[in-house]
Amino acid sequence: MKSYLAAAIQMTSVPDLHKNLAQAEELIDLAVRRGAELVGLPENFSFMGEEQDKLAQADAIARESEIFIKKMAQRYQVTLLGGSFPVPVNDTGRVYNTTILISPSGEELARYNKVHLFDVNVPDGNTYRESSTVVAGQQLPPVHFSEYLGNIGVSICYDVRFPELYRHLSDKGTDIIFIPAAFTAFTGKDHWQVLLQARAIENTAYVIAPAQTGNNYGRRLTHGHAVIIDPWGTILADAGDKPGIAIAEINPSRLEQVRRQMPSLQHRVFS
Ligand SMILES: O=C(O)CNC(=O)[C@H](CS)NC(=O)CCC(=O)C(=O)O
Repeated sequence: MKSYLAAAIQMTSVPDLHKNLAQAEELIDLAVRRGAELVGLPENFSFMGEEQDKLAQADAIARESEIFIKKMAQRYQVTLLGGSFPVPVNDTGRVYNTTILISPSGEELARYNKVHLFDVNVPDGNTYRESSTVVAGQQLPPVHFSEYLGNIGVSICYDVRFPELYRHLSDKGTDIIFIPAAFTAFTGKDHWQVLLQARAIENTAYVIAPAQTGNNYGRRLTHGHAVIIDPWGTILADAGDKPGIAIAEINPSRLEQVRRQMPSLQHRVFS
């Protein structure tokens, strides 16, 4: 593993596939011009909208999102996480909420269907029933083992509240955890940063968390603050609340240093 720059992209995706792909490309271009070699897009980067609109367009969103991610990874010669996008599940009328990690040659390195679905009545009065349109993934997320970039584990948004998933990634040797999200503004203000820092600290791993921000559609407000966090829990970069990027160094000596200074993974009793 070498030292390199990673970027977490922050977008305001709207109910317009092509507009979102154009916004995503601009930000990938910016990240690459600043030197990033590993880049992540947020959850639902290619479409944020009413559940029924998303379902109606799911075939096109799935097809074009996947082509787009592969094309961008090759065009910009980066390893790219396609935060998440809907992928129709045969005969269910529903979709998986899927993320894919693509190499600079356009090869699929990892694929994961979101396991924990956001079925929550948020105290601000908004109700989320992700399971009405999404089929829950049935498998733990994969880790991509890379000699150059480190071992990369993936997850999606609401998963961040389930530490057992990250302990699994950590057991598999994860150095860098992706958590692309579309956190609600209401839960985000109190929980987002704390949860992300906890996952970084308890697993002594880097966390890269691309995010949605602002008013995506209707009354849907997302929290923003795409961040990159080091294995000590320090926020290395924060994208604020406007579309943009958080960019920071992923450094193997820092990783080794923190794992030496705080060897908590070696002191586990219940495993
Ligand atoms: O809403 C959409 O349009 C698209 N879907 C999402 O953004 C997903 C599923 S509803 N959002 C989350 O998982 C938020 C989790 C969260 O905010 C928390 O855990 O507090």
